[in-house]
Amino acid sequence: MKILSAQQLAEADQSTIDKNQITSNDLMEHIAKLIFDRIHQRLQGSPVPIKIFCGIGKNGGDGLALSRHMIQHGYHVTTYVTNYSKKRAPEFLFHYDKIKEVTKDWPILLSSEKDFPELHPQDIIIDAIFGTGINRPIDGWMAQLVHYLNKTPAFKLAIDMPSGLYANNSQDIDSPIIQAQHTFSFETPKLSFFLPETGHYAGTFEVVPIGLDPEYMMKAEPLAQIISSDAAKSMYKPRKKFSHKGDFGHVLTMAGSKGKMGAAVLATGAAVNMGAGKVTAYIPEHANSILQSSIPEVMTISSKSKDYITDFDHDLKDITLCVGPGLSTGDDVKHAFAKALSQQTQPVVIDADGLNILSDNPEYWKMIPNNSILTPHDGELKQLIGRWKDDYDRIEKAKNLSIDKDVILVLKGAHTIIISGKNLYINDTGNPGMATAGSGDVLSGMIAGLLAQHYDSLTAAVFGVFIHGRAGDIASQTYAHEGLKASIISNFVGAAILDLFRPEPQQQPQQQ
Ligand SMILES: NC(=O)C1=CN([C@@H]2O[C@H](COP(=O)(O)OP(=O)(O)OC[C@H]3O[C@@H](n4cnc5c(N)ncnc54)[C@H](O)[C@@H]3O)[C@@H](O)[C@H]2O)[C@@H](O)CC1
Ligand SMILES: Nc1ncnc2c1ncn2[C@@H]1O[C@H](COP(=O)(O)OP(=O)(O)O)[C@@H](O)[C@H]1O
Ligand SMILES: [K+]
Repeated sequence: MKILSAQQLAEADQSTIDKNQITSNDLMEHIAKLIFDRIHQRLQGSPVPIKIFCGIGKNGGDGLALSRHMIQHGYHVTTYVTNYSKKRAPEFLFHYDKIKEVTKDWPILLSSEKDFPELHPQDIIIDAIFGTGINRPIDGWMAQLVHYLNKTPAFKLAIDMPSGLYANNSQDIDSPIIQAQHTFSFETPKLSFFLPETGHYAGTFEVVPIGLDPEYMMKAEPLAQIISSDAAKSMYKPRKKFSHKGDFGHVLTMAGSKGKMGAAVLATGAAVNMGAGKVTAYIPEHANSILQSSIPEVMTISSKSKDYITDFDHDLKDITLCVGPGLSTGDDVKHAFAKALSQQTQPVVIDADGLNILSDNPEYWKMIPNNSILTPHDGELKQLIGRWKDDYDRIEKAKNLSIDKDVILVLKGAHTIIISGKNLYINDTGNPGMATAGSGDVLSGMIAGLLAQHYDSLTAAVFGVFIHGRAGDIASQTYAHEGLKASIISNFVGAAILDLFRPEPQQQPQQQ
């Protein structure tokens, strides 16, 4: 699914209006009905007090049209208008008048702090103050209103966006922003919903398809793409009946050091679980029995040194290298790392200490084959690209590195972002149970397993990240977030692949 900018969404609105020969008011009416249906399906006519706060732009218009539908269906609605300027949108005015069709009460105008209504924990608050049109921080008494609404424990539902949040631009995150529990986002989610500094404001979010012009949507150059289950499914390569292990490649993991052999076991095991035809672990000499007894499917070769990998003298022809987990960063280790890299011509996966070595030794960049995949968490990323001002700066800097070095970057986090040049792919699988030691090692082994099976680099990164998260999601249904651990995520890779082919659950019919 594409993520478009606020400006593109406004263009898509206009194009929809023009092509369908409808008015902006008609489109708003259509959207309000869609939103109403979703709320009605959940509330089923419950007499809960509903307080709708409307701005004076189009987002406020959405709020007024929604309010009318809710009143018409017997909900206990109070409508407030934040009367902060005289510049009212025509759509706002249209729906403001129309509310009189269903009630004798005009909406209550709020013009200062003294007008703020009393709120109760059991209220449902609907935020239709600002949407994608926000272009500066909320200030004055409106800022107080946002703080006032945020203070109440009442459930807050945002229409299109939590008010105060920018869709896709840098902003001062200390400025007032509604903290919603849930957001109905029109047509596509906004980029800010996926970024660590701002994502929490939207709460859980739900994309409401509003029927924007399909031609515009198809042609639009996205800011980013969310990796959908359908997209992941289309990436999957089914196996041919007469295939043999030689068809599925050979991964060499170069990982581990004294006290950190778990990282090698996890990355190596994940390459096996992801389906590599053969996997060899290149490890310190003393770790042989650890690997062999942990993963019988794996072959090993040992470094000359007991506790670290300090040399490299192997033919890497037709082998996919996954280097870094638990490797450590000593001088000898770093020379072995450079030697392994210098022999590589096909893309490699570099993680953890491999990235730390690379940051400290920028001269090694020239040894990295094009389209290699680097999987930094934020600590490692900071060393690679320097400090960033905010999430947008982080993405820009990472894009520049990806373009400059011709590598694919996997920026790990709650929503991992895969960066290939100027293209962004955002992952929506995974859960906080995956914030556990070693889950990144599993990811790097999985991606190497896919590369070995002839997935191209971008697909290996995108599909690997998606399946890793989905494996964590399925596993967490048995183990809970707390009980999830890296080896379990790895063991659920197969379940995650099967899940791609599970039929979608049937939609519940909507109540009217
Ligand atoms: N045809 C339509 O009418 C449609 C309406 N939609 C709704 O329209 C919204 C966008 O509407 P608008 O562009 O009118 O913008 P908003 O309703 O988000 O904001 C209203 C106006 O407030 C002003 N403003 C911005 N920041 C401010 C601040 N900090 N303090 C005070 N004033 C500020 C701006 O001039 C802005 O145009 C979307 O989020 C969505 O809810 C569309 O999504 C769908 C189609
Ligand atoms: N809150 C979260 N939600 C979803 N996925 C997460 C979350 N926290 C971490 N992850 C995932 O877990 C993995 C952690 O990797 P990393 O930080 O390298 O761990 P380690 O170094 O211990 O292996 C990444 O793939 C990341 O995307
Ligand atoms: K809003």
